[in-house]
Amino acid sequence: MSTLSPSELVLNPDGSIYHLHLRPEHLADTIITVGDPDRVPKVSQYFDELEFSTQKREFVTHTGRIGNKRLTVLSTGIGPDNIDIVLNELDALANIDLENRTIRSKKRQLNFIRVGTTGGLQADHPVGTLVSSSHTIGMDNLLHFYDYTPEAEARELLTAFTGQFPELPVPVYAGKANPDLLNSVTGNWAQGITITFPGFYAPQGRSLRLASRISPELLDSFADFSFRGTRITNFEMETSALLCLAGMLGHRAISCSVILANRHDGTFSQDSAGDVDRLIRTVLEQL
Ligand SMILES: O=P(O)(O)O[C@H]1O[C@H](CO)[C@@H](O)[C@H]1O
Ligand SMILES: O=c1cc[nH]c(=O)[nH]1
Repeated sequence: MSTLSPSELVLNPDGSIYHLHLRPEHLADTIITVGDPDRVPKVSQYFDELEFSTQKREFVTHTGRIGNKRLTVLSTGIGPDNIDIVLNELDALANIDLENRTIRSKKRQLNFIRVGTTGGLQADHPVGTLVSSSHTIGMDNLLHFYDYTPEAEARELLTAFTGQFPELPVPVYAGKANPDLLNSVTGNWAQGITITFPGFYAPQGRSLRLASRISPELLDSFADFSFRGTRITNFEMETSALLCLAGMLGHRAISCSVILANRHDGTFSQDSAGDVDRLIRTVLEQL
């Protein structure tokens, strides 16, 4: 059986995984990912018991319980590059024997639930609306570095999207949320296609002093696109990488967001802390 070298599977002197500073026993089967490190205690304040906490760089982790349900909440920081680190390292904790540096034959399946903020695209989703991602279109580059084969429905979405938008500035990919987890956590929410970008400003069509190649007309056309009756609902920076990497690794993942910016009418939430708290409580009630 081949072993993973110290340069590929990087461990700290205490045996924890390199960036996240976690050991396998610190990880629950259900993991809530948040972008902002300060959001981790805003989730774990609702735990009945906090069992473990640690931090390295922007990766803050709290593991505890609500009733009998063991949960880990972990901050990823902003962007798909961090999701690459988080997904690979959490999967290593679950599915690699760190002492022998070998991949376990029996795999452990994790549930990932992103609890994040987002920009809404649709006029009928005002700021404060909770939205979950049924599908995702990746305009970040991450999955192009993997041998990623989308399942049939995501391939069809990609064909429809690239057919309607043949001149995008970057190659795109598509993916899907885990349908069972999506229904159990966000069954009655607004749902739609989330586009993930590798930046907040020009990639999402914002221009302060620098012009974006995503024009206001293109934003309007994104809002008008639909695939089998499902519209593009929101823009953010982690969902595509999370859903697609989790699926490739045999895990289940969904992305839950609260709309803070409405790109149709140019508004931003007057109470982002309250909106995020409502998102957190709504998700936790379903677990
Ligand atoms: O609120 P979080 O979870 O960080 O998510 C969104 O907010 C950040 C940008 O402000 C990006 O990470 C985006 O995906
Ligand atoms: O517009 C927004 C708001 C939050 N997060 C994003 O990535 N975009």
